Amino acid sequence: MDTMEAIANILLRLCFVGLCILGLYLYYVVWFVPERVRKKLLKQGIGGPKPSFPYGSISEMKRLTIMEKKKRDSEAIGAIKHDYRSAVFPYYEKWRKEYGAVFAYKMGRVVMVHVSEAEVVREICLCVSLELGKGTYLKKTHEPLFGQGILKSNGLAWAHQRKLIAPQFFLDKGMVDLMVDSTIPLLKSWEIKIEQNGGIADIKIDDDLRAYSADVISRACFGSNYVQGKDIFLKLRALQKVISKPNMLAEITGLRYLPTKRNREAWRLNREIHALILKIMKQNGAEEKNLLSAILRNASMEHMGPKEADKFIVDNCKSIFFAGHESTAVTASWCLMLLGMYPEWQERVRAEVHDVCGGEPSDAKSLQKMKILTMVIQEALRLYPPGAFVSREALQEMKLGSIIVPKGVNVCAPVSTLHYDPNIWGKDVHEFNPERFANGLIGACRPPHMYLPFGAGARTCLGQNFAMVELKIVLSSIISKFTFSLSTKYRHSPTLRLIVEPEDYQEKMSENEERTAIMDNITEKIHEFTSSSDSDNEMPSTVFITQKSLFGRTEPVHVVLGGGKAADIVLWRNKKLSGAIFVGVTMTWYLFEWIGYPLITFLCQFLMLLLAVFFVWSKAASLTKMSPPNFPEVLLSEDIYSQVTQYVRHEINEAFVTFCYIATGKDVLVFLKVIAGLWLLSVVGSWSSLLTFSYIVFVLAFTVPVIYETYQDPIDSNWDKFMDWNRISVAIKLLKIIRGHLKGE
Ligand code: HEM
Repeated sequence: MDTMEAIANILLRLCFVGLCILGLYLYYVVWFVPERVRKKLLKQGIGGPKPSFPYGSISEMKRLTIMEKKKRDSEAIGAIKHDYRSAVFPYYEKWRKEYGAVFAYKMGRVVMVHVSEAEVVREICLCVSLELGKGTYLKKTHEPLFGQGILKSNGLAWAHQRKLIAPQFFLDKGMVDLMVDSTIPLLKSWEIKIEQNGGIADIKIDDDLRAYSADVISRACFGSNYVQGKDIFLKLRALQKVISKPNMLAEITGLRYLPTKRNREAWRLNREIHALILKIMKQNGAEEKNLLSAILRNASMEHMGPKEADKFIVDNCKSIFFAGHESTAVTASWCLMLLGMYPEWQERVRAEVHDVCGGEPSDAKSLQKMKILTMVIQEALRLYPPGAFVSREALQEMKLGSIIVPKGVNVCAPVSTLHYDPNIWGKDVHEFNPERFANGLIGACRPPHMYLPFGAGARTCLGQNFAMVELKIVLSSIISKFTFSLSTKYRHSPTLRLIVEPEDYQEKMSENEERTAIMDNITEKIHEFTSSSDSDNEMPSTVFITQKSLFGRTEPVHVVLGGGKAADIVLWRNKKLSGAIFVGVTMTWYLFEWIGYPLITFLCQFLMLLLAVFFVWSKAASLTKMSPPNFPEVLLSEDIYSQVTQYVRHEINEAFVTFCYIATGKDVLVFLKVIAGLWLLSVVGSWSSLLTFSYIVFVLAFTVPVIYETYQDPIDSNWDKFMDWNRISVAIKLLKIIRGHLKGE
């Protein structure tokens, strides 16, 4: 007994030491290392807001955004101001005034350097080193949207993908024709709407423009299967909305694995997008000349395993979809908003389109002659660049201009700040003046690398020519058919949803030639779209079932378990993570159950240790030069609070309804099954404590599904035989018991 106690004591101490080491490690990673990096920057004269533990400046950013929103809400709606920086990024404006053109701040454990100084921006543009890559910050949050595709990958993996994808953006006549074709349903639908409204109509244009650019990129990428490609866009857009809020807690703690409402929605959409892309891929013939086929050919040449090849294809399709779709549609919206506001420019563009095309649809030659329209697009991209930042992460310590950038630091050039700098653009920087681009970029902007709507350097936008042609085609087609102005319902409220886009957008449109308008289809078209995608979700068109599965299951075990990370863990897809969870839970169970260490005692002793450490630290700080502990500002977000309460409320209501249903005996069989189940639980429960019982459930969850998945075929084929045999043996046992009773045994 004494030996047992001694062992228990040693284990207890080991656990304490383990916990302390874990706490110190987290402190080291989350706070100590980034602070050391920040201090390196401080030594170079790069100041910035003082971060708080552990989220850095995030609370301050949230506070300033809320304050700004309240201020704007209380203000009367005035004239439209193009410069949206103080509304969308109030914190950067404040810090830039306080700390200058180059300052550092912390987002969680990521150190960011905000740079609007020409020399450093130039260095970013000129740098071709693979050691300056895309930020790995928020990579985990954005993983479902971009995966490891070209947009977010780094190093050789990125260089390889860029080499493969770039040639696909060569614009030939076929590409221009398909863009012109895609304008037809858009124009038709607006004509219908206008006609139905007696010659003039308020049209909400942003979704229509998204549908147009989805159509274009879908045809370019998927060739003959473009209609199915559109479903993917709708789902990607939904996914973007679900994950556009950065989840810092999830980034640091890995809580993104928790099945929260948001995570479950993101996982579901991601699964559906994955399946749709692979479905199109399988339908596409290898001879098809489109982007998807090129990626497919590459994947097969690389001799990748099937899973790896699938991921390669899906991630790149998603990257191209996102890159090619959103920003072009949003730019078209901003262009139309500006042309609606400035009728004189609308007229100039209309006259030019008329001169160049003479009533015919645009072609490659006529597009080249549209100088005024090009100027308008360039000016719209200056005032409303969809990409708010050009950002890079130093994958190794490196020098940019006069700054030594430590490894892991993210350098961000704020595009809108550069585009609104009066020293570069002149006094009329806040005005819409396409004339400044009359002599090209060199004439408009000095130095020219300060104009960054398509990014810079080695990672500059691959699709910029594609986008410019697409924009010219859609704008020239609209302008030659309609005259338009801003609707009175329009509220100017640029919003950041990964890219800067109009929050709400309406145009008042009428047809050019005083003709009363024709017919509509656009709302119906969108409904068609949604319903077709929904029906696809409910039932895939082809289901192959080779043999009867357990409990009539038709989907893979992974899907049955809810898919996503939770299913990955239970099925040991990531052996290290599942192993760590398994060992962690086993150790916890062993600590509390076997050694009999009471939970309350453990919690109290842990808190005592924590308080003592902070107490000593604070006292030591007041006596020495050491900085005192920086306690986090804990703010429970309203979102999380309302999500949790809604979830709990829903579950309680469901439980009550189920209880009433069973108790009123509406289904006697269910009633009997529940009673039998509860009796079984009560018997099993009496064998062990709640903790051990929960542990047994945990062990079953971590073993049964993975064993079943591994030996699925023999289990499925022999299950029925086993059940039959089992039924017979149970019947024999029952008969024996009855016979025993009858004999009075
Ligand atoms: C007006 C429309 C567009 C804008 C404003 C835009 C803007 C951008 C920006 C700012 C970047 C990041 C550049 C950097 O970090 O330096 C980028 C990258 C990219 N864009 Fe675009 N883009 C547009 C349209 C398109 C289109 C239509 C496609 C393809 C069909 C496309 C494909 C890409 C790709 C593949 C990248 C990643 C390049 C890489 O990392 O190597 N973009 N774009």
